Amino acid sequence: MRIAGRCAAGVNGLDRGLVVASHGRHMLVETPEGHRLICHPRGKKNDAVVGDRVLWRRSHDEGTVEKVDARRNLFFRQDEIRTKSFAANLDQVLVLIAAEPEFSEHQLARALVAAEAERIVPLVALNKSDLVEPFERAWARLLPYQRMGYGVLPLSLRLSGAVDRETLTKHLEGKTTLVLGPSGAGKSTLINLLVPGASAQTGEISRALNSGKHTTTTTTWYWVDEDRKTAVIDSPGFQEFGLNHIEPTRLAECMPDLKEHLGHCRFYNCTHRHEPGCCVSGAVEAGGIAASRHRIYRELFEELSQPKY
Ligand SMILES: Nc1nc2c(ncn2[C@@H]2O[C@H](COP(=O)(O)OP(=O)(O)OP(=O)(O)O)[C@@H](O)[C@H]2O)c(=O)[nH]1
Ligand SMILES: [Zn+2]
Repeated sequence: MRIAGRCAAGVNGLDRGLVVASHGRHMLVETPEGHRLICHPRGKKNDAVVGDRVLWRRSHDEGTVEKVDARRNLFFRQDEIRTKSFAANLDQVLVLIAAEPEFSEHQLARALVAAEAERIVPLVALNKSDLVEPFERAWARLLPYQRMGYGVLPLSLRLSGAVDRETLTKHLEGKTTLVLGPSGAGKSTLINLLVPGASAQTGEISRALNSGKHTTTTTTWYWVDEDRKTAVIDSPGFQEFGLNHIEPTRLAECMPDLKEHLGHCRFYNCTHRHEPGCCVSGAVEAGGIAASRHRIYRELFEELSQPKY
């Protein structure tokens, strides 16, 4: 990786760039030629996130971001107080879970809802297929997700890395994919498999952005191929997935298995929780929607209906 270094100046002293990491008020911007330099935002607020296309101006060895291009999408989570952006301009979100530790379906559902709300294609991967029995159980819990049309990939990253790399490459090729997952599922293993030397790169980036103080985990963009067409973004923060930015009445539309049954309930403003003549509840009883999914929907609906401060 090349941090800083000279590159051709653009029109009016402004150059194009891609935000590849950010930490506090510092960000790392990559030029079209592949040089990387530390940039600061122009104003007080730092609005740029990883994946943003920006216009920046050189000042000494560093740069100032003057403008952030309009975004295709912005993947973020929001709790009562804070909005935390993961990344912008994504093609896909890959949620990596594993046979062990047992994954939380609630957490998985939250990440998928957040992706749907921004119209980003979700993909699920279940790692550790070598742990046969827990894997079978976990796989069975994912059947409703397969049925609703999500890609679910079985992986064994530690034992069959070469095969998994091929499978993953097919799904990631030419795209920008944000990788999310609970701790211990194998996210570092996956990133290092796709991007040899990723850990070393992360350390270098953290030190550069953090003025060498200490290393922290930040959202980081990696190129998978030399042509810089396929990218994966490694991001922490799967555990606390606030969805406060989503209106409860929009929730069912962000859950494909529920969405399929919308539009025919007896009441036009049906909340699909307990009303008579509800087609969603009807589908749950008939086995078309998994009971676990309806439970998650009701819990999320209650949560999102709480008064906002
Ligand atoms: N049995 C088995 N273990 C695996 C597999 N892939 C990864 N692991 C192990 O799972 C553990 C967690 O893997 P990591 O890649 O560190 O997981 P992570 O998601 O980055 O976890 P954090 O660093 O806590 O965020 C490690 O001990 C890996 O060796 C697999 O296919 N099978
Ligand atoms: Zn209904």
